Amino acid sequence: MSAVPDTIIETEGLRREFTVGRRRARRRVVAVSDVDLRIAPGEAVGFLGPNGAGKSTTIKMLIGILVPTAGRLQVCGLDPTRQRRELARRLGVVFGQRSQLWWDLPLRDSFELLGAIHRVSEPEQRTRLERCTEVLGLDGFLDVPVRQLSLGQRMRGEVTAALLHGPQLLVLDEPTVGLDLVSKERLRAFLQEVNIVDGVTILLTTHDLPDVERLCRRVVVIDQGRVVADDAIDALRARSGGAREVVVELTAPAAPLEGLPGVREVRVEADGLRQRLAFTPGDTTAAALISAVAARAELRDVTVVEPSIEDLVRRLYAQD
Ligand SMILES: Nc1ncnc2c1ncn2[C@@H]1O[C@H](COP(=O)(O)OP(=O)(O)OP(=O)(O)O)[C@@H](O)[C@H]1O
Repeated sequence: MSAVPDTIIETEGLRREFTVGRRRARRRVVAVSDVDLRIAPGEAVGFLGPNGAGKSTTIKMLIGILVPTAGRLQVCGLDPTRQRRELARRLGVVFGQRSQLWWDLPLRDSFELLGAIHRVSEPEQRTRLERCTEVLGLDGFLDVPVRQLSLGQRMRGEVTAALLHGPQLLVLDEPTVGLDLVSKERLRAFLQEVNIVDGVTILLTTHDLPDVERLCRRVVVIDQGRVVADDAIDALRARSGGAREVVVELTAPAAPLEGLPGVREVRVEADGLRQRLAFTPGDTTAAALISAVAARAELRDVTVVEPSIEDLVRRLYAQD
């Protein structure tokens, strides 16, 4: 394997514009603007944003299939536009609708072709394929032509194809789309192993935020082409208000439990039998809140809920 550089992804002032419309209606659209990113070897980073935010455009520049309008970038120590072929040896990509598999060939043959293209040694290829086959459960469909595979089967094939040559960086766009819950969990666990045990850097774009919670400690959020947040998930939670909720189930319906110290919002459900009390850690604690509720109503059950990163990201989009 080639030497691992200090920074796997480094961009400075990255920008991409497109020209849209015809003749007099022609105008420039700025898809990505001023993106500065530094991702170190071994990191797993979630790259999130609403539709049209500029995620795919950024990824296309990172993997060398789109030339930036301005800015500087290096991926795995290489210039993606000028050294695209060298980069392909260090990079694994699972990118939405684009397949790297041969539609009419059985999955196994696609893997063989990819191994030959990347000049992977036979034993290495065998070891990696065996591991993926076992962990991702490819056994039942290795000899089926790709066009006959379900989306979930194909995605597992795509992930295998992206890993066969032992990349330094794995770029994943919606890798768990079309998978049932069990396969999703299996793939997440596998990707986590690839990241932690093998040290492969992961850049993950997904609308499935549990993927991010499971795999990434850091999240970069992009909106309207600009990075609006780049931080550890925990820090983002704290920064965005970080409201936690104590959810109380009562033995009898009660009026909204307003006026408890430190509570920002009370939401009543099930006719007052369940109430959700949002608070900011620092203002009060879950324990103090539970005692205060217990003094006013009889409790049947209590849970403390962390904000999901879904809420968190939604709030970030709303802020900027
Ligand atoms: N080839 C293109 N020609 C013109 N405009 C484009 C082109 N590709 C992207 N855009 C525009 O650039 C902006 C960013 O698009 P991009 O596909 O990067 O967003 P995205 O974050 O990947 O969205 P999604 O989550 O929907 O895939 C959008 O306004 C889009 O319309």
